[in-house]
Amino acid sequence: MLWKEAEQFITLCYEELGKSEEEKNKRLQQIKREIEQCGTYEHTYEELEHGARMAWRNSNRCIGRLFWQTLHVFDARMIEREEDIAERLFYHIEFATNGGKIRPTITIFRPERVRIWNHQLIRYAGYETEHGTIGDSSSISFTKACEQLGWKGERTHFDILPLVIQVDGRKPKLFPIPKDIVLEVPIEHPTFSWFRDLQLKWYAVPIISDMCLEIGGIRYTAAPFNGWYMGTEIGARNFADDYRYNMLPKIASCMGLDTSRNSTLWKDQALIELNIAVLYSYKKAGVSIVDHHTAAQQFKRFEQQEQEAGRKVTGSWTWLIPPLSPATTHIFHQYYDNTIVTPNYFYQQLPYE
Ligand code: HEM
Ligand SMILES: N/C(=N/c1cccc(CO[C@@H]2CCNC2)c1)c1cccs1
Repeated sequence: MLWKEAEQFITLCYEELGKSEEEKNKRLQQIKREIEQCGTYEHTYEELEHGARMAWRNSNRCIGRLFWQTLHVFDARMIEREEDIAERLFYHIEFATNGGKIRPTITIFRPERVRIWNHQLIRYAGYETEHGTIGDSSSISFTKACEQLGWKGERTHFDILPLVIQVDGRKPKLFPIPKDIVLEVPIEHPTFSWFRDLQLKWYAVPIISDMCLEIGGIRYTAAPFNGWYMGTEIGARNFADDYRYNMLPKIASCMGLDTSRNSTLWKDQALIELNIAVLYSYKKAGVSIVDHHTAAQQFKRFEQQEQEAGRKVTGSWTWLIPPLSPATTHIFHQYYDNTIVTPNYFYQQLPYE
């Protein structure tokens, strides 16, 4: 089984990298021997780099795939200790942040033996209290796991969670993230001066750290990757969902809207101004972000580019359409084949709960 997946990956990867038949066959013989002797095989850096980029290209739910060939790939497979893994993750945060000019980056640790318990390297804690939720409700269960491991949050709405790193199934180790490497953006509105009084902020760089990168049958269970945000993720979901930061009623009342009935569309008006504020604030702070219209246009270019490359595009319509004004994008009006192709990024079993 592993040989079949390796053969399929190497064949496609070497073709895309413009390598000769003999080079490919030589490499396949080498891998065949390695699998016979050790039961597994090791990727070259080039195979790892191109495999991680192919996996982004194959991510059906991702609207940002136009830039798949620009992914920065760091090879951290030689790193063994939790302390050294934490150092690499701090470096990833700094390199990717780049003062706000975000660089799409992935750091790949050794296959199978490392788990990062965080969903994203930088994320806010969530606490359930009898008076309601403090912080990000999506983080409640992971925050509990951190507290069971000895972490204590300050219980503000924006506590940055520690890194939780587990090697070879041992007790995981906690590493608070140095505040000076975490870039955050205060949210204000171009014309509503009261907006800053809501005291909203969000972190600059989304770094997904709980997915498994699968390349040619090898599973990289710790391979955190980042891009930049699309504004709606923050403005139409994180701040807007009534089970997240639930800001729409407050914004609507500050705007003086009639919230007594749905048909005044007060929620929609508040939503638009919140999304305008997010885009305005990231731009003002010099932090990379993309609006959903531009992102959809870039995705259209990706579809054309793949067509020209002779590859079929696969996609998940329900995830690709933005949560705000979806029908204003071409994506809404088109069919997408949701076939799963590898290399790719996959969910994996939660190591806690
Ligand atoms: C460069 C800017 C990027 C933008 C603007 C972008 C945008 C997005 C958005 C909006 C989603 C949906 C997220 C949600 O609804 O919660 C998504 C999903 C996804 N993206 Fe991208 N992305 C970018 C880069 C990347 C990179 C660098 C990778 C990996 C190397 C990646 C892999 C994925 C994957 C695997 C998903 C699906 C996640 C899941 O199933 O939960 N994206 N992307
Ligand atoms: N802009 C982004 N957005 C996301 C990409 C992938 C996943 C997520 C978060 O997904 C959560 C799980 C399902 N919805 C929220 C957000 C990126 C993160 C890392 C690279 S690009």
